[in-house]
Amino acid sequence: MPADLSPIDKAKFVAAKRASEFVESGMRVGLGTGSTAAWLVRCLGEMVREEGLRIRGVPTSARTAALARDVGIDVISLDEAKWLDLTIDGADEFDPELNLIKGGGGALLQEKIVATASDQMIVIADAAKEVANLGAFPLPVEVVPFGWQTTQALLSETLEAMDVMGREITLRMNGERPYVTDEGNYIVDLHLGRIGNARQLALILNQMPGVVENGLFVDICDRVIVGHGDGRIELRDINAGTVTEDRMEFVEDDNLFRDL
Ligand SMILES: O=C[C@H](O)[C@H](O)[C@H](O)COP(=O)(O)O
Repeated sequence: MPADLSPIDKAKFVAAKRASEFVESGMRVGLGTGSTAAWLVRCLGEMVREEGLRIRGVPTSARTAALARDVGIDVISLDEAKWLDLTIDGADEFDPELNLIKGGGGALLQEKIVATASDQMIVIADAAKEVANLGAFPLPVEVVPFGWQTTQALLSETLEAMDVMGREITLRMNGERPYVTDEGNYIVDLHLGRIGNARQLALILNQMPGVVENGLFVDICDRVIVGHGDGRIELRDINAGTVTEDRMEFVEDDNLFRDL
């Protein structure tokens, strides 16, 4: 590993590298989106090229699809795969029950569809993503562009009725224009501060006509692999309820970075 990699990237790398050990030949694997998931895709690409790993990957965004193809992974659609053995993805926050906030990178809709269609979901994260309560990270909600301001007003009224503390809602922008997702929708970010009941909020949000999906992943993630900048790794397993710690040594590996 290059010495100039920042601690945060080392943390993301070791989590991704550890997660790649759960991938076996013959698997159909959901490939997440974001800077942490990109490390995973690179690790898997190296295993495909150097170790003969045979997998088919279902990407959760156009940018992950492009990276996966670049590193040599056989990319198929979710409908071709139909069902996945495993999805590995990043997260913006995870709580002690392994519930998540996702969508900081705008890919929450495809990510949730893919993760839900998987036997298992593993989240890879640096330690900063761990929280006691979800909500400090603004909750992304994907909305259809038609009538988005009306949907935003409805969201605002609903949060008020629920007595949610933070109620600021912002439209995600890409420069001067609204950010547009891979599915052609907009994203509004809910600045809530603290989410008391994630399951209830997720259900209420998805009942609104203009809402396509929200970034709360409740009871979807099975395991979180937390990476640290010094190479330590923690495994949080929702079934076993255990925390295992081990350590990954940094090694120089030019092949891994060949495609960056
Ligand atoms: O939409 C993006 C995804 O939910 C990402 O997995 C999430 O935002 C975490 O991204 P990163 O690994 O870059 O922090």
